[in-house]
Amino acid sequence: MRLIIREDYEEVSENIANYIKERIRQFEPSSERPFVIGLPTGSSPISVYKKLVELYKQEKISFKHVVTFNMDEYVGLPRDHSESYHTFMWNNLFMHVDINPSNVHILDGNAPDLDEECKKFEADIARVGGIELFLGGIGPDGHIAFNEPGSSLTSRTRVKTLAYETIIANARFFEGDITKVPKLALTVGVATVMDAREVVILITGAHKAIALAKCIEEGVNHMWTVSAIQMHPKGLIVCDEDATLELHTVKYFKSIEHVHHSLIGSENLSLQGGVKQLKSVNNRPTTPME
Ligand SMILES: N[C@@H]1[C@@H](O)[C@H](O)[C@@H](COP(=O)(O)O)O[C@@H]1O
Repeated sequence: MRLIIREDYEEVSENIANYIKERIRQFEPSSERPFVIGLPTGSSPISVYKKLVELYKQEKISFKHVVTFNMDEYVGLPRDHSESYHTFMWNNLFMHVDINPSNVHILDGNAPDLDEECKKFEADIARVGGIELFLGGIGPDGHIAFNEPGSSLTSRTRVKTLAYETIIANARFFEGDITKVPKLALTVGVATVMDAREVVILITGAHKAIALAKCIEEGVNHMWTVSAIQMHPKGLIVCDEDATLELHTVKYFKSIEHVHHSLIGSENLSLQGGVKQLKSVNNRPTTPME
């Protein structure tokens, strides 16, 4: 697992957006072989989405052959509610780019049979050959998607009761009124995320510093579900300086990045390009993700 530390939220977002752009470009997606990406909601990815839209407008990226799967959706909230994750994704990304609406997959929190809806979602992911890259954020308690503390690390897409902390945290989107926050959600499982061939997690802000430390400096633990990334063969966390407040290993991760830069000779390549773009070192292909 790699940890990339950037100055602030804007720099983190810029790096992740550029990384996604490069991954899609190098993949050379087509209608037969689309690039499949898992996407989050929340305030963390907003700037990444803005930058992806800018890159699209500059004709540096196309979503024509991109298939998306969103992490989660509230149960019982009308699809066109201003705070539904459907609305969020269309407003922040999909309506601004050339994505084919039939390539967008967002769980239906109003489906007549919610368990069936979750099974279908997993089947849809399998049908397109799995997820190439899953982008995620985390809650201050280290949860990924809506996999609250205590969720099984082998969990799959399912109905989930939200933790009180998450309801409080999300009340900011519902006029600060916790009674308006849905108490149930459909969410991909920890294993659904970890099955992706690559996992990129965005963590910013001092309020997530404890979660970051628990997730990368302590053991894999179902109480901090994003810690499962430790077991992933290609995991990357990009965080800002504020989120590192509780870490003891900042120097270690920065030194790794420093050596990495000296090998590939470019600051930007630290996040760009993955395997193909990097020059080989001693005739051996280098990967930025190990
Ligand atoms: N289900 C979402 C998560 O996917 C998200 O990571 C988290 C953090 O949100 P924010 O980015 O606003 O801090 O909020 C919710 O719980």
